[in-house]
Amino acid sequence: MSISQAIEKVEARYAHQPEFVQAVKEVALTIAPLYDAHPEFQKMKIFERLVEPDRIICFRVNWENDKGEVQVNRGWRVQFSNALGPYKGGVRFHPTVNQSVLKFLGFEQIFKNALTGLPMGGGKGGADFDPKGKTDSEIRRFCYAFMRELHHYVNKDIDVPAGDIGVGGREVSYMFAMYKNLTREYGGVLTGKGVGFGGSLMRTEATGYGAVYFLENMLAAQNESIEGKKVLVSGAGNVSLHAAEKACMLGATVLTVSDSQGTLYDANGLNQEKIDWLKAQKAQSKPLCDYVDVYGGEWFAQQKPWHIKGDIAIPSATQNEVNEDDAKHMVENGIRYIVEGANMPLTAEAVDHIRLHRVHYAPGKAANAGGVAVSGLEMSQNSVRQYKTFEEIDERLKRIMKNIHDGAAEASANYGQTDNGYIDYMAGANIVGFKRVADALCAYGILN
Ligand SMILES: NC(=O)C1=CN([C@@H]2O[C@H](COP(=O)(O)OP(=O)(O)OC[C@H]3O[C@@H](n4cnc5c(N)ncnc54)[C@H](OP(=O)(O)O)[C@@H]3O)[C@@H](O)[C@H]2O)C=CC1
Ligand SMILES: O=C(O)CCC(=O)C(=O)O
Repeated sequence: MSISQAIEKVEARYAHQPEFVQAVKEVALTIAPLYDAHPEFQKMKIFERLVEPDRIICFRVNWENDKGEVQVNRGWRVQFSNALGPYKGGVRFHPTVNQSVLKFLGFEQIFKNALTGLPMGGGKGGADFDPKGKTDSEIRRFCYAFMRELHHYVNKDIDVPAGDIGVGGREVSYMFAMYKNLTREYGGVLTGKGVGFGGSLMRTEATGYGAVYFLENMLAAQNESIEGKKVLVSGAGNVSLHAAEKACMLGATVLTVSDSQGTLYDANGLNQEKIDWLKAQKAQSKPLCDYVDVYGGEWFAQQKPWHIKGDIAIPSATQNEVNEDDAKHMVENGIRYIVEGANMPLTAEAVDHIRLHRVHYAPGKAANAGGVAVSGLEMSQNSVRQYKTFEEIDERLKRIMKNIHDGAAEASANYGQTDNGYIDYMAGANIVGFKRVADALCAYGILN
């Protein structure tokens, strides 16, 4: 079956899972030249195999709120592919979580993890639980209940979850405590644990910092530097605030952050004090717009950052947050680099538009791979029970992001996708990630 026939099959079978179909099509359309050059992939039906997860575990989560009322949520773990290592990927708690969203995230994670060069397969999990407005005791009871079910299916050598939207250090600690309690195993079953009980230094910063390291490599490839560039960031969570932090450290002017309520614009740019204030504000679930009373700037209620002029955009909130109109605004406003901190933040139409206008574009599976890469380093530190310094991890992260950049650029050139200095990172990253997984699957025969 050719790639185009395989896409048609996925579209027909999963028409009710639009995010998953979108992610599959993006990979499929860019790996066609690789597939044509490797008839063994077609013979072994590698693509058709990779679009079906190894398994999807779905379970009920019963928990009690502070009033003693029984609550019922749905949880999932999508174990997509363990061709390259234990299933690995985050857990998302958000009311919009469903199978389509988790399948798209798990599918992306296979190739992202392959790009890191570390031994990790791809998976993703989550629940349709809304952490907003919940007390700490409610969050704790939910995390315990979630892991009470999930612990049957995860283990340091089988499947290693971590955080994602709505799941940070606090939630990982509660889940780890329940896992440890039920299994009596103290190991690396989750990453993003607290430093001091198995966590790696720099895991918290890694995704945002890694995205900016990737950006530095993109700029260097065009003989440019980040210093003095105007940067628009969306989101105000783990990825966004650390991307903003690293960009500021390297001399960029970060003009915006945002959340589901609107966009904060500071024409003077953020600095470390302002970022620390934002981190504290978000940690207490307080509104972003309070910033204006403390530091000035403007609050655009219910608006995204993309109407503002800048050089670089780092969308770091959620999937499909940048639609075609937003992409048009970005191009009109002078954005020349887009680095995806979030997973699939651009719609397919937005991607087409910015590529048409030759905006340098780093897809999430390459640009935000720093988080899972440091998770991989956490797994190896847990295995040898020895911990590295912040500087050692930072150095390793920089090297991994450079390798991902250079590998994607090389594949883009080798498969004829580079033209007059414009590097097709989307095609390059998909080709490198897919080939690593496909080679392993061919070697295994028809298992997996
Ligand atoms: N954490 C990690 O290490 C990694 C995360 N990612 C990806 O990065 C993105 C952000 O994750 P992370 O920072 O961890 O999550 P957080 O929960 O820490 O932050 C998410 C941020 O995005 C905003 N947001 C979420 N949904 C929407 C929406 N529908 N519209 C507008 N804003 C929204 C949130 O606003 P509000 O608070 O108002 O909801 C919040 O500011 C996700 O796509 C995730 O998959 C990718 C690689 C690794
Ligand atoms: O660190 C991990 O395992 C999870 C990271 C993640 O969920 C992602 O890369 O999207």
